[in-house]
Amino acid sequence: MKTKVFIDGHSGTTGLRIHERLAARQDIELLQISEELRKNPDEVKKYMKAADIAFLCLPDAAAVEAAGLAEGTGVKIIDTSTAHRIALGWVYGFPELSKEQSEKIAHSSRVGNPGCHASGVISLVQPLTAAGMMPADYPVTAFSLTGYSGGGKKMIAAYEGEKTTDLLSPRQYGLGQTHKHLPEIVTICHLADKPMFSPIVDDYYSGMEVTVPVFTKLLKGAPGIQDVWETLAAHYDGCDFIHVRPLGEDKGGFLAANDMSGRDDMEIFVTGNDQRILLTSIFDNLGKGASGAAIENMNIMLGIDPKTGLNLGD
Ligand SMILES: NC(=O)C1=CN([C@@H]2O[C@H](COP(=O)(O)OP(=O)(O)OC[C@H]3O[C@@H](n4cnc5c(N)ncnc54)[C@H](OP(=O)(O)O)[C@@H]3O)[C@@H](O)[C@H]2O)C=CC1
Ligand SMILES: CC(=O)N[C@@H](CCC(=O)OP(=O)(O)O)C(=O)O
Repeated sequence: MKTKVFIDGHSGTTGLRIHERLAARQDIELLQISEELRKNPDEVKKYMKAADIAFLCLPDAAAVEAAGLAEGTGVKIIDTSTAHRIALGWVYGFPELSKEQSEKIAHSSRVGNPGCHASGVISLVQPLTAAGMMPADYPVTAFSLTGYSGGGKKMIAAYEGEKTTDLLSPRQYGLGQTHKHLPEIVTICHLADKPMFSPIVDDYYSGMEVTVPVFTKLLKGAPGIQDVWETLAAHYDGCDFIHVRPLGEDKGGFLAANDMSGRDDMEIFVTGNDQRILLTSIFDNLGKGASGAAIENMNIMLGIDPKTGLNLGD
């Protein structure tokens, strides 16, 4: 029997990518709500009841409302918004944190899909804090380049319409240090303090490059770059969606933020020297940063091979 899937917010950027990926699958039946009634609570509830699993691809407030409508229907939920990521009763949807996390996702009916920038920072920092190499009070800093699809339909329309000149240039934002991904980063990495975080949006559709600089003298035991690389490589050994590139690999000196655009996996680069290391993770904000991760979580929750239906490159 096919698994019935409802995508609440199917015509948004994240919803559309999930729809595209699942439409090609023989094991999935997509339940399609009508355009006119897609914001009608009674109609949404009907679809929640009919579905085995529902994706919420909505703004935060609408996601909270939709999760309320799902209560008591028996449907499993994956929320791609910020609303439930670290909420009580929800499991954080980053299975590569540990074997236990992947098992928690498999047995949960409520999964909060990670934020795109957060996925990058967490992929680099959590293995080091979990191994005891990076102390909880390490002053983490991160900068993150993103394509404009990260801002959803409104930002896509701005970049793809009659552009004002400021949109031709990379734009730094989150300047007040209150970006909405900071709480999940702190919680999941078990950090004592919020990182210093600089997101930068630029004039290309999709792709994300997140870099965390590391001073090795501030790590436990002052390890060298080889030790840091080995810790990350061991953490992700055998993972289908996160690949640690050979130590020092830098693609000829230029790491492009759109290198993984269209793909659902992530690559990690470790460059620098024994004193100062740059940890960089490259992926698609709509792939491992949103829709790809959501489908990875769905496959785990349904007991299907987690690689099914995703674009993992060659
Ligand atoms: N874009 C990205 O890279 C990422 C996005 N996310 C998160 O995913 C969620 C969706 O984002 P994204 O797809 O980018 O946003 P979009 O703005 O592209 O899409 C949101 C969609 O939700 C619809 N919508 C709004 N309110 C309701 C409602 N009450 N009922 C049904 N549909 C509704 C909108 O319709 P309408 O336009 O008609 O109002 C729109 O189609 C957000 O919470 C976002 O933060 C997470 C990770 C990455
Ligand atoms: C370019 C841009 O504006 N990007 C968004 C990130 C989108 C995202 O991942 O946000 P969620 O937490 O809702 O998942 C931002 O930085 O707020």
